[in-house]
This record gives sequence, C-alpha cells and structure tokens, in this order.
Amino acid sequence: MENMPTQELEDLRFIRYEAQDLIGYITLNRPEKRNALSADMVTELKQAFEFAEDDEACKVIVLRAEGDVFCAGADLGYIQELQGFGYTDNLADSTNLMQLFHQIYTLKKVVIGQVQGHALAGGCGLATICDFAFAVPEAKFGYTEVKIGFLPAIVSVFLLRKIGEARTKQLLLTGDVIPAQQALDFGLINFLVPGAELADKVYRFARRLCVENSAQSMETTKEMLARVPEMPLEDSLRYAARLNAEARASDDCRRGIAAFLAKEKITWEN
Ligand SMILES: C/C(=C\C(=O)SCCNC(=O)CCNC(=O)[C@H](O)C(C)(C)COP(=O)(O)OP(=O)(O)OC[C@H]1O[C@@H](n2cnc3c(N)ncnc32)[C@H](O)[C@@H]1OP(=O)(O)O)CC(=O)O
Repeated sequence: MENMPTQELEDLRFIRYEAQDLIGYITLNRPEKRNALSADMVTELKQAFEFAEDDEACKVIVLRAEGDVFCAGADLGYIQELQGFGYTDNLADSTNLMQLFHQIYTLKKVVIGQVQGHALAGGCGLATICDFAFAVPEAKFGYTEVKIGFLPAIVSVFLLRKIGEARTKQLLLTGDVIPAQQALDFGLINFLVPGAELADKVYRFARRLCVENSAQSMETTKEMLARVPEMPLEDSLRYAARLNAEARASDDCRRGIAAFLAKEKITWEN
C-alpha cells in the first residue's frame, strides 16, 4: 500500500507525516543539514505529533529520518543568529524544544525511534525520548553539548529517569560519542538491527503493538510511568489502584476478558 500524505499537514517543509497500516510515520526531512533542528523544524515536529496523536489512522508512531544521519542536534547556524538576540528569544527557542520533548514523553500514543547514522546532542535527546528506539549497529549516539559550550539541560531531565545518575553523568559530562552497542548496554536504545532490516523490524514491532495490545492500556501505562516517579510512595500506590479499577471498568478490559474466556484470539486492530 502507498503511503498517503495527510491533507492537513501537506505544507510542512522539514517534516513528513504519513499513516499506513495504523502506523503514523513522522520523518525528519532535512538531510542536507543532517536533520539539524531549526526552530521551524521543531515547530513542524510539534504539529506533526499533535496531528498524529488525534489521527484515527494511526495507533503507534514511528519517528525516523531521511538521509544517512538521524539528527545532528540544534541548528548551529540558527542558534548563532539567535546569539545576536536577547535572553527572551533564546528562552522562547529553548522552550519550543522543551515542549517538543515533553509532548513526545507524554504523548498518548507509543513513539518508536528508528535511528541510522549519528544522533547527536539534541538529536540524541530526540532519539532517546522515544518510548522505544531501534538503531543500526553503525549508529552513533552522543550528548555532545558540553563540547561546544551548550548545556544538555532539557535532555538531562529525561535521561536521569531513563538511565540513572551514574550513566547520565558519564554521557553528559564527557560528551563522548558512543557506538550503538554501548547505547544499547546503557539502556538508551532497545534494539540493534542491521540496516537492511531496520524499517521492516520497526514496522513489525509497531504492528505488533497495534494488533496485540489495547491502545487504551498502552496510553494509560505510558501516562502512569511518566507520573509515578514524581509521586510520594503512598500517593503513587493509591493512584495505581485507582487506575486498575478504572481499567477493569473499561470496554477494552471487558473485551479482553471475554475473548480469553471464550478461548478466542483478540485483535485490537479495530
Ligand atoms: C539541544 C542543544 C544543543 C545542541 O543540540 S548543539 C548541536 C550539536 N551538534 C553537533 O555538534 C553536531 C554537528 N554535526 C556533525 O558533527 C556532523 O555534521 C555529523 C552529524 C557527524 C554528520 O557529518 P557529515 O560529514 O555527514 O556532514 P557535515 O558535517 O559535512 O554536514 C553537512 C551539512 O550539514 C550541516 N550541519 C550538520 N550539523 C549541523 C548542525 N547541528 N547545525 C547546523 N548545520 C549542521 C553542515 O554545516 C553542512 O552544511 P553545508 O551547508 O553543506 O556546509 C541545547 C540547546 O539548544 O541549548
């Protein structure tokens, strides 16, 4: 089946969005600049994620990139221009990026990163903020901000949660660019896949989530995982018990139980 460009997002310049087989593909499309994140690109990404979140043709999202590089981080040419402006403009630009990361982290749908080539600084943050990340063995990851006087500030908030303090310090304070195998060992990414199989493996994984899992359960699980680490123990347990009770009353749980008891295989495609 051909990917169908989505009408409402046709005027995007640096991003593509298409939905196929219930998978929404958001593609960084600025390969000549190694998909560096200009303000326009970040804004378009936010638009695409907002659209995909509500798009009934999409249950799971894949974030991928055109060209040999996943993403070279913030657009240094653009930031050089911004340096001529004041704190307020730089805060607005940084807030734009922060909002994108927060949006992906709290998005109602699962987001899967598909990484080839380098994912550096803000680009590494983008790859690793995804709920899952697949990468080719040749991919390289690094929070290189410290090497050029930036701060890996926004990514640090998420990275501490994802891989813990020791590894976060190691990556953020050295700025080392590490091979995909080490990124896997560190828990930055989930799966290493040969380049020739990458797109297919990501597609099959995304389809598995679409077909085998309740979208409602995945959404609430993702929300729960985002909120629980900030809660005191007793509050988080009460919250968890409440979520359990709500889920049991849901149509999805009724369907799931009924299918099991009737010895039927359930598919969540519809
Ligand atoms: C989030 C915050 C900060 C940051 O993210 S800081 C960004 C830090 N990123 C980097 O330092 C990466 C810089 N890029 C590279 O190291 C290399 O480009 C690469 C990713 C290893 C790829 O190398 P390759 O040899 O394939 O490509 P070229 O280096 O020849 O680049 C081709 C083309 O693309 C332009 N370009 C690459 N990266 C960027 C970039 N980050 N910004 C702008 N432009 C970039 C490069 O200039 C070339 O352009 P030409 O016009 O063709 O010369 C925190 C915060 O925001 O505060």
